Amino acid sequence: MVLPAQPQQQGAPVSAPKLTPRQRRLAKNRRQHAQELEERRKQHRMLEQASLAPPPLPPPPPADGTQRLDCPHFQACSGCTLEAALDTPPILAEARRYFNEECGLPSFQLTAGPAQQWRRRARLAVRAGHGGQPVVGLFSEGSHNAIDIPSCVVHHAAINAAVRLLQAAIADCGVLPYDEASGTGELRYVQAAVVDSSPGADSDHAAWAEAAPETRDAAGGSEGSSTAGCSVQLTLVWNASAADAAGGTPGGARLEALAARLWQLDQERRQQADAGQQQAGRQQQQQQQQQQQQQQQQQPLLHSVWANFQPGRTNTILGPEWRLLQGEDEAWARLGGVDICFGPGSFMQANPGAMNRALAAMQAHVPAGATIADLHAGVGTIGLSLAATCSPRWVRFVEINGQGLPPFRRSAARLQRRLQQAAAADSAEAGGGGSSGGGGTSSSCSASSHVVGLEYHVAAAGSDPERWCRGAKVVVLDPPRKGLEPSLLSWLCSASSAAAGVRRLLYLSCGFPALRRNCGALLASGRWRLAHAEAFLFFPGADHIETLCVFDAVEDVTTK
Ligand SMILES: C[S@@+](CC[C@H](N)C(=O)[O-])C[C@H]1O[C@@H](n2cnc3c(N)ncnc32)[C@H](O)[C@@H]1O
Repeated sequence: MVLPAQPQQQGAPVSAPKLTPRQRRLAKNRRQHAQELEERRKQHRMLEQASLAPPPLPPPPPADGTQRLDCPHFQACSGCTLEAALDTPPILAEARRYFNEECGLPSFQLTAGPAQQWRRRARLAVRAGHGGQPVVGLFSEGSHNAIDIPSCVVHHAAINAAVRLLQAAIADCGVLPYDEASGTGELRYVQAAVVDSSPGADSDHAAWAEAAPETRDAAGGSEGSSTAGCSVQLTLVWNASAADAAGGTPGGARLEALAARLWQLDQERRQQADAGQQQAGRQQQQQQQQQQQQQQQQQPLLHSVWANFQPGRTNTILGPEWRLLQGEDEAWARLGGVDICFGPGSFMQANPGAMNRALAAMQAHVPAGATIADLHAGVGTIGLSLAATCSPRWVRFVEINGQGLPPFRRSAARLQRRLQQAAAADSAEAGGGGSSGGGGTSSSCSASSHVVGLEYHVAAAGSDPERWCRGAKVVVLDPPRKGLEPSLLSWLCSASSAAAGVRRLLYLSCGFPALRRNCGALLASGRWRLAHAEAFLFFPGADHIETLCVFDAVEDVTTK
């Protein structure tokens, strides 16, 4: 959904204004929506007591500056800071002022998606509650006391269901929650990542690139109101080194028992659903709803269970060592029209629906046949999506963290296979003549059906920008919150980047203050002009925006 630029509302109206027919209709819709939501919540609470999978919630109302969180844990939990007007967070007004007034851009729009159930990856603390029972949740506001958040509305339904399963398994196995004060206990945190249950079922990159935004969201990484088609890669963060919790040690035996119990509970849950289906309810509507739930429950909820070992007295959640305890090591999610492989330690956007929207926007700024350097690549999500949909000649990936490389190799191999199949189908269709699938005259993205050169380097982007960017017409920058390394920024601002052939920068930023500094330096260098900027709501409920800036080389601007 695209929001036009609009001023922030100041204060409440003094007397009730006269409403237009449209406003009256909207108000009626909102009232009805609130009633339906409350009704479904009631059903949800009743059904929750009897089952692990909650029923789907209705889609949120359109984003128009009035998105609300409606979460029962708000205030108690530290996870969200905004309760109302989620799609106009305070930082948006600051960014809009900057781009309009200081950069002279006439428009700066925000694209938002649903405010609920968008989170597909969560890290939750495991601690003992006041009564000694295990708590799996977030810290309460301003403290290190963890609280349960079983009805968290931003979590994907599969995450809340997996947490309930974990709490049952912890209790069954008598696992000790971590105690920060003494550094004792066994289970410190859990990470739950929602992945696709059957990846690659529909891998038509061309169709994705050309589809309407709503269809694209649904076709990969959409916000989830149900657990259908997805499962959870669960990581247990254990308070020991891998050696101290190796098989055969007491610690290792308890860890394995916990993972086995989780797996068994998931199986039991499916068996119960099978049995339940045979005695479906009497009334038709109720029966349909129950059948839908049971179908979801018949699928495995858990994709895999991993251990991560963190023995240090530190606030850093994850340690360096991993072990697969149950299930498969390969996990996939569809993003930007391409299947992306994720390890449990890989960088993964928590809100893939919002990332899909950002990827679609980036694709629109990549000319067909471009050469691309993706400098903060993670597992390669952006570059692979551009490779699948924009027919580049090659994409070079650079990433400082070596954990991105093994999943990248798997995704790249799968993509190349798909592109080869598409190229073969194109040639057959053209009577053997073949097609480069996008090498035409169009100046924007079109779907690839030829093999793309893909190379991945584990290195800091600022270590040798000349080498990483040489020959790349488009450079993608997606740095961490602190922004670009000084060495990379100064190279981009220099004549060397022009000599290397760089003509366009696509800068996706998760930290507005750093983006503002970097943007100021790029514009002051005289080498770049800001051609476009827009924002995406990646974390509804937080005062945060993700910003995409497109910079064009100044010599290109003057010669156009
Ligand atoms: C915001 S994430 C983006 C990852 C990826 N583009 C994606 O969308 O999944 C930033 C990435 O930059 C990597 N990174 C941090 N500093 C870096 C540097 N100096 N050079 C290259 N990569 C870096 C991080 O490891 C992380 O994977």
